[in-house]
Amino acid sequence: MKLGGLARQGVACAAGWPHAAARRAPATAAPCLRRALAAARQQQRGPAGRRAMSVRAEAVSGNGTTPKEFDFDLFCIGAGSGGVRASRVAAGTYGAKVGICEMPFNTIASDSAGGAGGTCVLRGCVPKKLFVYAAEYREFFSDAQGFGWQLPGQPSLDWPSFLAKKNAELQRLNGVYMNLLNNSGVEYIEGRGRLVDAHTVQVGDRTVTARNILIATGARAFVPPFEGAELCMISDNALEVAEVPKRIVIVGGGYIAVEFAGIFAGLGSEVHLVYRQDRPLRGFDDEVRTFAAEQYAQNGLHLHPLTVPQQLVKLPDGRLKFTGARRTGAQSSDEETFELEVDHVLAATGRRPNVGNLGLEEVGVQMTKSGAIAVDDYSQTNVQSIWAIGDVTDRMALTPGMPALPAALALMEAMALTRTMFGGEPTAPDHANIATAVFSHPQIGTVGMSEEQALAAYGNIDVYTSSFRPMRNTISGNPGRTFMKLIVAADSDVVVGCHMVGPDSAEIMQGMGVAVKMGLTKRQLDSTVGIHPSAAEEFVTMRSPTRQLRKEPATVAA
Ligand SMILES: Cc1cc2nc3c(=O)[nH]c(=O)nc-3n(C[C@H](O)[C@H](O)[C@H](O)COP(=O)(O)OP(=O)(O)OC[C@H]3O[C@@H](n4cnc5c(N)ncnc54)[C@H](O)[C@@H]3O)c2cc1C
Ligand SMILES: NC(=O)c1ccc[n+]([C@@H]2O[C@H](COP(=O)([O-])OP(=O)(O)OC[C@H]3O[C@@H](n4cnc5c(N)ncnc54)[C@H](O)[C@@H]3O)[C@@H](O)[C@H]2O)c1
Repeated sequence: MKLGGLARQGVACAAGWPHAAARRAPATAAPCLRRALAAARQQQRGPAGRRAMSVRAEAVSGNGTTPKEFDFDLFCIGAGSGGVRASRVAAGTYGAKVGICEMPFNTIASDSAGGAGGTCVLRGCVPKKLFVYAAEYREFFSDAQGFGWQLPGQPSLDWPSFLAKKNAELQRLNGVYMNLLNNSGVEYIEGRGRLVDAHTVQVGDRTVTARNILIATGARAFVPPFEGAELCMISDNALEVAEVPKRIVIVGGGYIAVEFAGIFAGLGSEVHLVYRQDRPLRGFDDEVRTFAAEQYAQNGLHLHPLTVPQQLVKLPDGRLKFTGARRTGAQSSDEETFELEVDHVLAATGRRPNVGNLGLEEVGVQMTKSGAIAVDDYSQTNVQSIWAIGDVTDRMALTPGMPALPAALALMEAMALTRTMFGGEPTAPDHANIATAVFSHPQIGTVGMSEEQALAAYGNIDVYTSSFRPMRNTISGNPGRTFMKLIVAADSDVVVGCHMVGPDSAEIMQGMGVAVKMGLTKRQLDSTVGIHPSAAEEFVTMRSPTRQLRKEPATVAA
């Protein structure tokens, strides 16, 4: 009676409410009031919004052939970035009854081990960044001497102590994630989840039913087949390696490869980076790739472009003999081989969605050609009650040449999903202009298009570039340089690409990402006063284009 009254009141009020106020209200509201508010918001949106809502609502309320009573409104398989965010927002913000399952904690992922927090927290972004910090000290110690610091002896690294602290931090974060779920009222069930039917999940000996099921099982490292490939380690192992390798081969030219190359070089290893392309980081701006590769080489990395692994053999002393095949011409026979004896070979050759033994086929969930779960713009699969987000959907792979921050993507997709499912607002995740960083040495920050993409999309572009030695590197004697680049759509003056290679690129690019997302123009950049002295100020002081590229005539060099 009281709730009904509230709901009626809610409809009456919400119809006239500003949209943002209506969106805030449901956090603590009773379900019927939330539904009434959602309906009112649909009225505000008009016919198109109402149509989208009715499609989503079917999944939320069941299709009539399934039981009306479920154990949960939402049950999530996988407690990584996407699963944890979706679960706790669904429960905490929207008041839904939510359960989640995850395998027992381990820093190395397997079919039976995982842990709340998932890849990013336990074997990805977080431990990787701690390794990056540890590795950076080598350069700091060296630079310090240029500023007059006398070091009493050669600094040395207590590796076991660092590993122990890193693992203690991961345990702490695992606990934080468990608390986040608990405090939001999400029921945590330890164990591997498997679909039984469109509304049922089996976790160990427990069977649960849910109106909606979210698959957020992430991805696992992929090692390409070649002789001895099973001797490679993957990034999970690299973050647990008992001793810093004296010599290491890293196969791959993507994020993980260049990041670990910088890490091990900083820790003192001789690093050989083996990749198929002429430059690392395919999909990034070509000039950025060239500049980064030059800096990597200057920092002591041994670069092996146009090379694939051919064979890996274990030597009697426990080390490995790596054979690589380097392409020397256009014919398949045009190749030369070389051998390296190393302590480890790290395969950083991409990741594949975790879809095995999930019951997807039996339930009829459609997959993409690349083996990911196929979803629509709203993260819904072809089975109405089953949804999927994060790495298991591999959605960024569908945006050619678009480097992206996957952990942030999983989080964004989770937010959009809960709004669609429980907020009454069908919301597609917005994959445009996502800022990303590569924590290699030096760092790379980027948002928007590469020069190549912008030229294809806009035809007329102005390109501004700057390369300089950061002030810190002047009297330290560090030869490292910084590169900055802006790409402007000439007809609209909108900044469509922004790139940086050099110290602090990730931090600087976060701010630029906000501006680019908001439609930043070059004129607005020019009217911004720089912070002096800083590297970031270069973005607001680049006045003359390095080149202006026009459809007709094709290219005008400045
Ligand atoms: C070395 C490395 C470094 C990275 N660095 C960065 C970075 O700096 N920035 C960034 O943005 N991204 C980074 N990433 C990527 C980022 O970690 C992932 O994109 C992100 O974790 C994806 O989140 P997710 O929720 O989709 O999957 P995950 O975080 O992988 O979570 C999936 C969870 O599901 C569990 N699971 C799987 N199957 C089942 C099952 N059947 N039942 C129950 N549970 C199951 C797994 O144990 C896991 O915990 C990095 C990745 C790696 C490997
Ligand atoms: N800073 C970050 O945001 C960050 C850091 C690490 C990882 N990640 C994410 O994790 C995911 C996985 O990273 P990754 O570096 O493993 O993947 P990636 O797709 O970025 O790179 C894979 C590399 O392996 C190479 N490769 C693939 N198959 C090969 C084969 N058969 N032989 C030789 N080389 C081969 C590719 O050419 C490519 O260079 C990425 O999608 C990335 O977005 C992000």
